[in-house]
Amino acid sequence: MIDTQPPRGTRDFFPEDMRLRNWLFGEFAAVSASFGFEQFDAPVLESEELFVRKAGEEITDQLYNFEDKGQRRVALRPELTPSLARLVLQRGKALTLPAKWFAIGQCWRYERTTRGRRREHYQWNMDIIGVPGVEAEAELLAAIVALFERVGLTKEDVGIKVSSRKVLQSVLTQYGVPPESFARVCVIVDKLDKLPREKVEEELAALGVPAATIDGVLSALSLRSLEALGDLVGRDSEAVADLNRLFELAEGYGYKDWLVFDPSVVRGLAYYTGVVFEGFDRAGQLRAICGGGRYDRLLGSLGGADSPMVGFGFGDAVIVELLKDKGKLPAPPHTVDDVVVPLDASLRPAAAGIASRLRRAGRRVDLVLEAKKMKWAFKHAEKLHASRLVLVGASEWERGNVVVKDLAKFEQAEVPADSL
Ligand SMILES: CC(=O)Nc1cnc2ccccc2c1
Repeated sequence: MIDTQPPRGTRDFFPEDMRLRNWLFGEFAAVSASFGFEQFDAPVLESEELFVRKAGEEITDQLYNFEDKGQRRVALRPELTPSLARLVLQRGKALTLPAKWFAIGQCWRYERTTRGRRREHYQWNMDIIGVPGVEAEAELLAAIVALFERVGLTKEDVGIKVSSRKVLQSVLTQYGVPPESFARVCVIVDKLDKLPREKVEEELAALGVPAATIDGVLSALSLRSLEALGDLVGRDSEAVADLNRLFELAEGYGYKDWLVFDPSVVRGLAYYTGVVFEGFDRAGQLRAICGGGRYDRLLGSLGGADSPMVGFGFGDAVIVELLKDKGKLPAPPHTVDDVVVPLDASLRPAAAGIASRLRRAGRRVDLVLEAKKMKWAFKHAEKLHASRLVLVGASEWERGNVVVKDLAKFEQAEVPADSL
């Protein structure tokens, strides 16, 4: 027999898993719709060049790339943002700005299985193209809060850490670190909460960032208030202005209490240039729930003309773990409206006709396909959480009737078949 397990690091979705996934993706899509976003998608297989970045990111180190039968270098997408950038470049001047696009797509990584981590997950992305001001970030943060509220999480359960890479940029500039090292320094500094400090210092030193600079960077990242940040980088710094404006907008939306200013948030993607943020569980048990930020120079890095862009990715794994921990994970049942049962083989065409009519009327109908006893039909209808059991019996059918059992009200009636 073949191996019935899915490939290493991947998951199967049995019906009960699919019902949960459809519920979660339904919440993602509902929030996107309520914010007026349009859905896009792109192939899970992309040219490798779309993801080749030389900043030492984990996401590109673990690219699921290979050479196809046409000797083309291709990769399974590790994230959706570069594909979005490709579509924006492809549409060019014809793209009406601002554009607000969302996607829900499977993303891949090739990890040495030593860590036994998953190699795929589904990500919900929302991105705003063409808005340079932090009003765009404020709108995306509102969408994340809306999702949390829809799935039953409160600001006591989760929060969103917010900062700006402009903080790091101003510190590094003060210490004379060249701008071209900026992305790589961010990728390394992002590892601070995953690696011991000396490891991070080693990696920074390897980039030629002297120890004194590292102390300066680390002291900036340990600040805990916008005022203190202002004292360090100057009241008129762009980072401070952006973040003050962002918190003012958050007040307007009513979600300010969900936000935490935390300059230690840098995120691990090389292309972020401004505000960055990540959703976290306040109990501190889990990895980031979602993350995102501004990336105004991604199009330029792909050879196109820059346009301001900001977005986030929201994975399908951590949120489910969190809802499980909180006892808030729904278990959507398999439900139909009607179970139709012919009580003998000669009535099967009649039963099929009744099922068709009910289906055309929008009912979800399970038509029993084999000769079954009444007892079985009852149990079957209960398993399917059906509202009605429709029995097609010879004597009633002679009068053009069927027997309908209302399984909620425990009532039964003989009614004309075409009255259902
Ligand atoms: C918790 C989890 O499954 N993370 C995950 C799983 N697969 C990925 C695949 C690509 C990029 C990031 C990924 C992240």
